[in-house]
Amino acid sequence: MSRKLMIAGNWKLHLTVEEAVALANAIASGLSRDDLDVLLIPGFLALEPVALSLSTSPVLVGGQNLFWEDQGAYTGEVSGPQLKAAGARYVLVGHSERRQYFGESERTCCLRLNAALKAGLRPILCVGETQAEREAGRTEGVLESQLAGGLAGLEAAQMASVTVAYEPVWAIGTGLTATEEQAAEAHAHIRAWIGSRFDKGVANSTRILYGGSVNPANAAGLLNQPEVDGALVGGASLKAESFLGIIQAA
Ligand SMILES: O=C(CO)COP(=O)(O)O
Repeated sequence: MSRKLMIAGNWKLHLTVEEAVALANAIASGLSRDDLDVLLIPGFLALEPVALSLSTSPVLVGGQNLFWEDQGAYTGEVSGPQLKAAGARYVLVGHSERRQYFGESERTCCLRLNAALKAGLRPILCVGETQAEREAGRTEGVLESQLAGGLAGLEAAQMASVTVAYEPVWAIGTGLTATEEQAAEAHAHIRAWIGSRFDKGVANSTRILYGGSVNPANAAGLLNQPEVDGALVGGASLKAESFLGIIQAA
């Protein structure tokens, strides 16, 4: 089954609203392909202005995180329905920076993923091992427990709305990209796990993105791997030229 490529830009904690709208417009106007999905993931404040500025463009918008309750006395949180109403179609869940700095656990990833589905958002579940876990030969075990935790209780039909992103922690923001072989191997393992947890059809139709120091020079090699269905880009998504370069290379 053919899976549509996705190139996503995670802007993390960067850009003012004005800068974010300008970058989104530059990306939308430079985009010359319609055979893949392009997703921009700005900070919360910029999400609605970016979505409004892209309303006549095929470029999609997503959130970086969400809380699992729809509303209530939860100061400082943002909910799925709020993101949906602001124009988001996708939302990241369990990015390694949230696991590392904000105490995200497999249980909270699962709560957030379910909240996203309930709100009609497409969650992108991020998984990936640290350098120490890779060196200890624990990569596959870590991926399996992050997948099992984040997808706990999910039914096969719900997986149609879920994207997985493999982001080795040691490759994020370090300039150290996984080799094409390392990416292919991890993606194949993730797909096989999804096949045994759900079924082969679900595994074959689930989009699995690679993230970690993707740039215009290494994108083609990574995206050429049959198991790699797109890229989740951090640093190189903050400039229209480099993000468009990755899209061109895909
Ligand atoms: O974390 C990432 C995307 O979510 C990857 O970031 P970099 O592309 O800056 O390594």
